Amino acid sequence: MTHILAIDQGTTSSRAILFDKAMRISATRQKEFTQHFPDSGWVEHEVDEIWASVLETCRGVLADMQLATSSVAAIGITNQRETTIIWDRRTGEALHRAIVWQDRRTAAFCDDLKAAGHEELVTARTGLLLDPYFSGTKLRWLLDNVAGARDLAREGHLLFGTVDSYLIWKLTDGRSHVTDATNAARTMLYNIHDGCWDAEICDLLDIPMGILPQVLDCAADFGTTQVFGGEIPIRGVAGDQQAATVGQACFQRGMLKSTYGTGCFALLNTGDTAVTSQNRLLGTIAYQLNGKPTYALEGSIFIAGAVVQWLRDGLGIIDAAPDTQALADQADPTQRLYLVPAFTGLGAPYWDATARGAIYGLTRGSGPAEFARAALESVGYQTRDLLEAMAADMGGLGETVLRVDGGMSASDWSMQFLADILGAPVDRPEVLETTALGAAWLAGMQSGVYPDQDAFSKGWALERRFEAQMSAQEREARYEGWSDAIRRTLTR
Ligand SMILES: Nc1ncnc2c1ncn2[C@@H]1O[C@H](COP(=O)(O)OP(=O)(O)O)[C@@H](O)[C@H]1O
Ligand SMILES: O=P(O)(O)OC[C@H](O)CO
Repeated sequence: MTHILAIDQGTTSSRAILFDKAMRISATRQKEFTQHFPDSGWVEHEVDEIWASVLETCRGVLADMQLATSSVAAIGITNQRETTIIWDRRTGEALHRAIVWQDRRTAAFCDDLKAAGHEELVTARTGLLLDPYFSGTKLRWLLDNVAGARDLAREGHLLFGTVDSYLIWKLTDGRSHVTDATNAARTMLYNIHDGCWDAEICDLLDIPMGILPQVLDCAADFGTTQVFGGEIPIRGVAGDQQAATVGQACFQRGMLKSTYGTGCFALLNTGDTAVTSQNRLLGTIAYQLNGKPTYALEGSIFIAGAVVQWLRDGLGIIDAAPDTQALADQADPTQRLYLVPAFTGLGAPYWDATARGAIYGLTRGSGPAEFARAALESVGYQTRDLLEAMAADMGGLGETVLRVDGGMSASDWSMQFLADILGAPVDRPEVLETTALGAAWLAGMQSGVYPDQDAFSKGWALERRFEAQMSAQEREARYEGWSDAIRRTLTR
């Protein structure tokens, strides 16, 4: 038993990562899959394509290392969250494409529910806002719009799951219909205080509770797969942002991580307390071990690294993401451009779906360098918005250190600006694959091949700390300019 296999099923690609006994990466495979946009604001994935990409990447890493299944102690799964699948338990066939977390098709339904005064109940029970982002209203849409779905549910043949749940069903050949508490916490159907599906919310959304999976801890016995030849148990599951929180070893109350991929997701460990945000953050479960949930406050930003992709693909002013650094360095220091990347609306803490991107402060001398700098800075400013909201909810954050990961955390320029605008240290770990590491550790720890929580925390290794260098006066003046840009961009 020398390895742990982590499956990271993300929004645009699936990855399989093999970790060795010392928790080092020994092989990685990645496979992108098709994004379907059948209507404005709709995003879907072909479920078979997700499954095929997972199989292919897992088989690939096992072949790369010439590993027999008997050498793999366990599988850990981490996944894009909220994405919603229904399938027929007799065949394992999905009845519709997966409705992806980004999909806004249920916005009007959510507005109706809010107008009818239901948001308070939803937030009190689930920690979430009444928003199309989460699975609940997507599942309702599927039940109402897929021919025969409700009949199948009545007959006991229909099952619902987030991506983890569907993958486990397929991996175990229909023997396990389960999920973990972190994924359940993103459905808007799960009571995070009582640790159970919420009958009143299911009733409100007309969702038959018989189709919901059993909810387990993040480290548990999720079933055993035989699809790779011999048997491999599945022992760890967590939604990707929660897995990154685990991979960053943010196990103490007050610890904070932020993952910079396409978007940015910041999670603050709030310990035993499920904080109900007064500032439009999300209350959620960071992880659940031994039946005990540890809670988090989460801020979700839709556009982080994606703004760099826009510089490359939309404006064509860079060839590759790392080019932003040299370009931003050439920017005229006397110009103060603010780029609000509300390309698909604004996420936390504004939740303004109709806002669109804007740039302020243009002069005759503004060019690619100033755009690049404003784009990188926008990620820092948005993070500060989240931390301001977290501080307001928690009555201050104390001596905060932000642990960062994700593709964009490779940008020294962005991480330095982040430290400057937060006025707090930013720590980048040696292992940037924190999401997969988190899933692997959960599975490995549960199987007894990886160390316990304390030892794992001690093993967290810093690659570089970015210290704030900007004066407090400049920091606040710049942030005030950003807040003004936001005020002018909001539509409500
Ligand atoms: N050196 C860099 N400077 C700035 N942005 C970067 C850099 N490297 C990667 N990125 C950004 O990071 C994102 C990719 O990160 P990744 O964690 O792979 O995202 P995801 O998992 O959401 O696909 C891209 O949006 C890219 O623009
Ligand atoms: O797949 P990612 O990395 O874009 O993450 C998606 C999040 O889990 C959505 O909530």
